[in-house]
Amino acid sequence: MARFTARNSRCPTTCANCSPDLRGGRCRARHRPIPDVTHPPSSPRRAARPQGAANRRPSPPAPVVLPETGLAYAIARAAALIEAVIGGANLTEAWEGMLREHPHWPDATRGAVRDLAWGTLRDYGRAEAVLSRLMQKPLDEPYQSFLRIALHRLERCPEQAHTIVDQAVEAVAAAAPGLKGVVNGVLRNVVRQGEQVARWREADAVARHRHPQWWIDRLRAAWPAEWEDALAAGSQHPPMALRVNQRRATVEEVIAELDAAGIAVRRLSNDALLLTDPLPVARLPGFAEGRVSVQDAGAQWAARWLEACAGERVLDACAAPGGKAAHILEGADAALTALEIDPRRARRIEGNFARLGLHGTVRVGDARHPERWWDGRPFDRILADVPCSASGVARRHPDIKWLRRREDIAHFAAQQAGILDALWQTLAPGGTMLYVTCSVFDEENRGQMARFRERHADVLRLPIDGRLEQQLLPTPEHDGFYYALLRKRV
Ligand SMILES: C[S@@+](CC[C@H](N)C(=O)[O-])C[C@H]1O[C@@H](n2cnc3c(N)ncnc32)[C@H](O)[C@@H]1O
Repeated sequence: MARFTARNSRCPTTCANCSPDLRGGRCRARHRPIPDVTHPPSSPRRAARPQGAANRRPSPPAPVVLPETGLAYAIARAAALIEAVIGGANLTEAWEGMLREHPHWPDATRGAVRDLAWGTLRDYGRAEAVLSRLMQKPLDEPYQSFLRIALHRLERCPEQAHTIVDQAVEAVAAAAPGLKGVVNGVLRNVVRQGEQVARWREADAVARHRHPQWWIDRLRAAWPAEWEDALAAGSQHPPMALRVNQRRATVEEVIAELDAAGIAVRRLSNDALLLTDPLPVARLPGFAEGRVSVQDAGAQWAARWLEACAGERVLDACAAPGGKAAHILEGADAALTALEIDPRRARRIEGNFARLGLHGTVRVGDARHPERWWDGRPFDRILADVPCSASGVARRHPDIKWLRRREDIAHFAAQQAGILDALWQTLAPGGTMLYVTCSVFDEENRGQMARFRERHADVLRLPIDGRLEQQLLPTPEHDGFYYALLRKRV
């Protein structure tokens, strides 16, 4: 497995592949800028040699430009994203930076680059199990990622093997012609040795389960019966679910509207609507009008289990982008404060409230320091949807599997404990707090709650749907979440 560097480090170079967001820090990846191979469709495939060039020392080969709509181009751009992740960047931020640099990209190019980058990162360990046997030494980045992407694609679409190999070779030829032969050789070997390749993958636990070994070990220890299904579900393309804004429509009305638009959904027990096939938000009837929102079905338990009522003072302490806060307000005329530490993310809460026609107070502040934002009037209910390893949503953010280290979990747990202790002071006696993570690790969940009870004598655990706590592991229907409900003794 490739070694990855510090979390959130930023790439210092100003090469064409780095979004502005990725500049300015220390990149410990072996960085080899690849040229931006964009060109207008009418331009020649190779830049013309300048006049009189024959009399001078030969200059390095001019970069081959690739058509933006081709697979080779998508492979090169996806490899640049993976290189950024390997350097410690957040995939979503790297992607947003890339989109800002390429505002003209057609939907097909966006879709292809995104699918290749996300899919390859979701397939954690699959490429390494094969490449480590076929190559004595990995290529420098991003070229090793050209191979990872090609292997991912070959596994998913074996019938397109010829095109995939051809396009991967074309992509590397455009950026590093000297590597064309090795890329071609490795990929042809993979195609030729299909059955052997499958055996290598099967023999390697990391490749088989598509997660780092420490992650597999933790999950297996905590969930001996469920861990394999959870890892398998957590490696798939994520499901897409809708939440109905009950102030603007009923669930039945929305189902009928979707049906009329040819969009099939299944109604789950908490009224989340699971789409049979995910689709772009812009194609959702009722989205712009605030009748529906996109929210994972597992996240739609939060408002139900918090049970906020009209007139109550409610705090959503870690609120952006505001999905759960909006759900609470859709169901009750509560006096809700949505607190968020990141001002940029706080603006997204405001945008969501505006689209949905909801009224809440959005505040920028640190939940660990109530003295800076709290007016001293206790809250009746608190939603503590704390920052966490996000191990329950890794299929949506597959960079997590590459960037997280086993040691990070203790760091998150300490941060969560600080937030919980601070928030507890702001809860009214008799009030309830719903603790939520999108983690599957005990240290952030069950263990966190056990330690919290040890520190606070006035904590009473309340059952949720008949259980002491609810640990949702990833399934084809929903992401992984943890819920615990606490009451402050009077
Ligand atoms: C899991 S997300 C919340 C998701 C949100 N509840 C929703 O359903 O849309 C956690 C959020 O907490 C914010 N955050 C992290 N540390 C914080 C702190 N100390 N105080 C307040 N917000 C914090 C993060 O910026 C992030 O937006």
